Amino acid sequence: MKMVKVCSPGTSANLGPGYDVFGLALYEPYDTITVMKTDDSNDNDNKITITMEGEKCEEIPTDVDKNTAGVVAKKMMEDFDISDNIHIHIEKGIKPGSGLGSSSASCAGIAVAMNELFDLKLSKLELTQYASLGEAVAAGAPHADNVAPAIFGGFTMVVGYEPLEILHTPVEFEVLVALPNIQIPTKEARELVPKNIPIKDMVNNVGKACGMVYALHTNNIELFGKYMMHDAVVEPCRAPLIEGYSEVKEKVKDLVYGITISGSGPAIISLPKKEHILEVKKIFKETWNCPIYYTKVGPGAYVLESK
Ligand SMILES: Nc1ncnc2c1ncn2[C@@H]1O[C@H](COP(=O)(O)OP(=O)(O)OP(=O)(O)O)[C@@H](O)[C@H]1O
Ligand SMILES: N[C@@H](CCO)C(=O)O
Repeated sequence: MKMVKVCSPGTSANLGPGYDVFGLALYEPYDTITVMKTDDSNDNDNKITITMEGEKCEEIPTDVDKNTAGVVAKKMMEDFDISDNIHIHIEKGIKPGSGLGSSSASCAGIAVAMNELFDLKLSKLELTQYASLGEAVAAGAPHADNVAPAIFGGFTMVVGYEPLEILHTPVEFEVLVALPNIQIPTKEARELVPKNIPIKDMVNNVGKACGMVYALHTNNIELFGKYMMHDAVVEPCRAPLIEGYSEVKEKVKDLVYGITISGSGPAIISLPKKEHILEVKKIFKETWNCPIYYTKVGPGAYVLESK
């Protein structure tokens, strides 16, 4: 096999009280990652070369050690003693710094592509481990709550980091995502999160997170959305970064099942009530005049083509 092309989904992490734990794979937006074996060793003798196109790709480094896909590919080649030269082409469909897992879509996509191209037979957990290494480059920490849903699809919970433990639930529901034209690098957003929190806030978040998992397993989207809106720890620190968010959350609280900041923002994810979708879209548009995705929970990264 010489070439593999992979579709890798955008993801929404945290989902309110699930900071660094909960994640959801979205049907769109997505990145497309193509990896091919190249015969000639390039002039700078790099075994890996990267090209990019699409959403703000000019802002993304193509240096192997600075691009999340390059970091993951390099580690996999070292671990499996792969001597081929490869070229990675990334079509960015997910805006970097969006809160929709742009960096992690590249991490997950390359891990799946390398697994296929070199027939490594890695499990989804092993692929998530490799993909999380790329997140360390983008966000300063190997948080796995975006790469886990980008690999597993559906709803995922990172229940342990040492060792990595992922629980996965296939879920199907619609989401309405607004993408305000603000850039919030995850690294900066993570610095706002308090290092110590009152025990009452921990009790609140654990309780609401448990309620969300119970709601998913009893197919109760209303309950899931209700608890999603009660994060006492992270959202209060980050809401001020997204002008208009607190006002919008108040305005739409009875028009959606739930609404919260997606990942480190600025994207906002909501669970729409069909009868109010147009009203909510109008409020998003009037507030942010930005792209809006009316989409649904989707699968993890998958192979589009291999030859
Ligand atoms: N292949 C890549 N795709 C996207 N971003 C990349 C990639 N490689 C490196 N980066 C860097 O990662 C940063 C984007 O990651 P960041 O985590 O800040 O945003 P995000 O992944 O879109 O949002 P979030 O993680 O909050 O969902 C940018 O600084 C970008 O330059
Ligand atoms: N849990 C991470 C997700 C980033 O998308 C954070 O909020 O920093």
